[in-house]
Formats: sequence, structure tokens, C-alpha cells
Amino acid sequence: MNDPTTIRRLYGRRQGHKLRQGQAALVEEMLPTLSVPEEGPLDAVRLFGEDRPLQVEIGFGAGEHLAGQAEATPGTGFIGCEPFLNGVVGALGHIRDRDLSNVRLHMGDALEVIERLPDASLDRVYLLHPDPWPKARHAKRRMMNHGPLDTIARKLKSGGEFRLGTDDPTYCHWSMMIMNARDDFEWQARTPADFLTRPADWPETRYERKARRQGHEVWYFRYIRR
Ligand SMILES: C[S@@+](CC[C@H](N)C(=O)[O-])C[C@H]1O[C@@H](n2cnc3c(N)ncnc32)[C@H](O)[C@@H]1O
Repeated sequence: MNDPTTIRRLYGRRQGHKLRQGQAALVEEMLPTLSVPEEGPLDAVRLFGEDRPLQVEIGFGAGEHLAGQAEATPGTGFIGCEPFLNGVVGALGHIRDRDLSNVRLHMGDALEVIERLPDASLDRVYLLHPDPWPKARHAKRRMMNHGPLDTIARKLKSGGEFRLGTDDPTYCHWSMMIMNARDDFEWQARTPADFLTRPADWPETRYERKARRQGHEVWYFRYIRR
């Protein structure tokens, strides 16, 4: 079971290096206890044993933002979604190190999980540094498209928040155009500083750090569901 090939077959996509033994143990022992059930409707009671606010992070990468938010708001239930095994292993490490009991993980497509939640059930959805799909012919694969956004809008409570972070100028412009065409979200930006400055309750992600190291500007969008 510790063989990385077996783990890859059982637990989906992986990137980069082989899992070390400690990481394999996290996947074998901890992940099954934190995984979102594979079938059926989902809600806070099924996931956390009680009614509580819910937030979803789409593509949590290495999980530092997810863990930071979960640590800051222990009364909220967090659902982190990420198809890559290495990212899931990173999140498991953070969850263990910070002793978090309010995170559940889905190793796969976030929209599959969001669809199974009740309408108007989410307090917040995070989409931080999504894959930019820079070629025009791949634009329909971007998460910032009306199909995925319709789903996110339906599942957010009125007054709930959708957060987007990106350092990609094309993706930034694209996202603004898409969101401008919608009347179900209100952009929370009064001055340029509002979207050029990371809010205090927005932990830095690995991609964001990398972008800043490379000298890129980063844009932070907060939209309230009307
Ligand atoms: C560029 S990385 C950013 C990771 C992280 N949010 C950060 O800022 O460091 C984008 C991530 O989104 C994940 N992703 C792409 N499509 C996804 C989907 N449909 N559901 C969940 N995660 C997805 C990818 O696997 C990848 O890890």
C-alpha cells in the first residue's frame, strides 16, 4: 500500500516527486476520514455533524490558504477541492500540524461537489490563481465562465462572497468582463487599492508568493452575491 504507484492508482492524479512514507501515511490514514462522501446530497450536517456556515475553496493548491482560513474561523466548515494528489498531501499536512477539525477534502473537480450542496447554502467561495488557460481556443475551460459562475451563484447565500485572486493580466481582464456582464454579483471595490491590496483575512497562497517573487502584480476581487 505504501508503493507510490498503488497510491497513484487509488487516489488520482499526482504531479512531480514520489510520495515519501510520511506523506503516504497521511493519504492512507487521514484522507479517508476527511474525504467528502463520493455520492449523494451534501450539507453541513452530513459533512460536519452539525449545521454551520460553509465555505468552499476551488483548487487549493498546497492548501495553505484553506488551512489559514479554517484556523481563523473554527466554527465554519471548509470544503477544499483539488484534483492533484501532491496538493492534497500538502493540505493534509497543514490540517494535521494545525489540528484542524473543520476541513473536508475532495480530490477532484470542485464543481462536482458544489453541485451536490443545497442552493443558497454557501457563505463563501474562493478561486485563487485559477489555471489561466491562456490560449483563446481554450477560453471555455476557464473557471471564470458563465456556466461555473451560474453554479457558484446558485449555491452562494444572498450576501455570500466570491473571492478571486489572479496575477494573470489576461485572466484579470477576462474575469472583469465576465463579471461585468452579470447582475447577480456586486464587486466590492471602491478604490484601486481595494483590488491591489490583499485583505488581512486572505492568507497568501503559494502561487501568489511565486507571482510576487517574479515581480507580477496580483489582483484581489471580492464579489457579494446579491
Ligand atoms: C494555478 S494553481 C493555484 C493553486 C492555489 N490556489 C494557489 O493559489 O497556490 C490552480 C489549481 O486549481 C486546480 N484546479 C483546476 N481545475 C479545478 C477544478 N475544476 N476543481 C478543483 N481544482 C481545480 C489545479 O489542480 C491547480 O492546483
